[in-house]
Amino acid sequence: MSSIPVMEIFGPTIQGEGMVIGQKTMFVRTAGCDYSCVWCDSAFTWDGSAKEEIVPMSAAEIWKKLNELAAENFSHVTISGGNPGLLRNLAELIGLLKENGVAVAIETQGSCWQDWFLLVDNLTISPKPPSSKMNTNDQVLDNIIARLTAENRQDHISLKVVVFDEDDFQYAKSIANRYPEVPFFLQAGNDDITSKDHAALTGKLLKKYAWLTERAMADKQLTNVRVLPQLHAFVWGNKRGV
Ligand SMILES: C[S@@+](CC[C@H](N)C(=O)[O-])C[C@H]1O[C@@H](n2cnc3c(N)ncnc32)[C@H](O)[C@@H]1O
Ligand SMILES: Nc1nc2[nH]cc(C(=O)O)c2c(=O)[nH]1
Ligand code: SF4
Ligand SMILES: [Mg+2]
Repeated sequence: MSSIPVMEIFGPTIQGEGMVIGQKTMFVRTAGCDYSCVWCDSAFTWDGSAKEEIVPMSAAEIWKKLNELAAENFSHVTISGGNPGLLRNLAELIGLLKENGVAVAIETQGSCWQDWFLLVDNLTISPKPPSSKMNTNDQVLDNIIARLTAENRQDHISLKVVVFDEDDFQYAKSIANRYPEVPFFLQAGNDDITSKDHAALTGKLLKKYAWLTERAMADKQLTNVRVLPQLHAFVWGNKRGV
């Protein structure tokens, strides 16, 4: 039985982002990422600062932990990271959750393909804009979207681009144009990921969200778009495990 590097398991909480925003969900956060986005709000999953908290767990152990935390109080689990898309062995966990009537969401940046993407109820692919300092491999992303659409997964996937500035907005538009068949979300960036001043942070996030909303509304080439903030950041600020 192969193990999964788990950074944290928490919930129930609301899904604060993207295609199922507001959904009551549990989170399983895996450790390790192939990127190092400068503004990553979960850098502890890959920068070594919490490496002693990483626990290798089997699918059965994760299921047990979820039930210890929230027995009979969840029907949706979000697997995020780090990049869970790096893990070849997630099919067993996804199968176990689905056998138990639990829907499964994944958050990944779209830097690598896994066959188990086809089993996921809500697959969010979040390619990274210039402000992250990461480069998207267009061929890899094309291949991921092509395989998912070929298997008729359109209703189970979305693209979500975080935007901090005008360059990011132009990048986001290029993604929307490249994959017009995939539901498309813009997400306002949080540029103060260490602040503990909730009121100040909320003010900043609202301003960013207002800018992004107005920018998107003014753009006639971008009509089929949904613009969202990180809802959990408004409720709980930069707190971990919520
Ligand atoms: C922490 S990542 C983990 C999953 C995967 N590595 C990815 O990036 O999609 C989850 C989501 O948070 C977003 N995110 C990370 N830092 C952010 C920030 N400072 N502001 C807004 N969104 C952020 C990412 O773009 C991604 O959509
Ligand atoms: N509530 C809540 N919603 C989220 N949506 C995506 C998250 C993530 O870190 O992937 C996240 C998170 O960490 N918390
Ligand atoms: S890809 Fe996701 S987890 Fe990895 S560094 Fe970027 S935002 Fe963080
Ligand atoms: Mg998060």
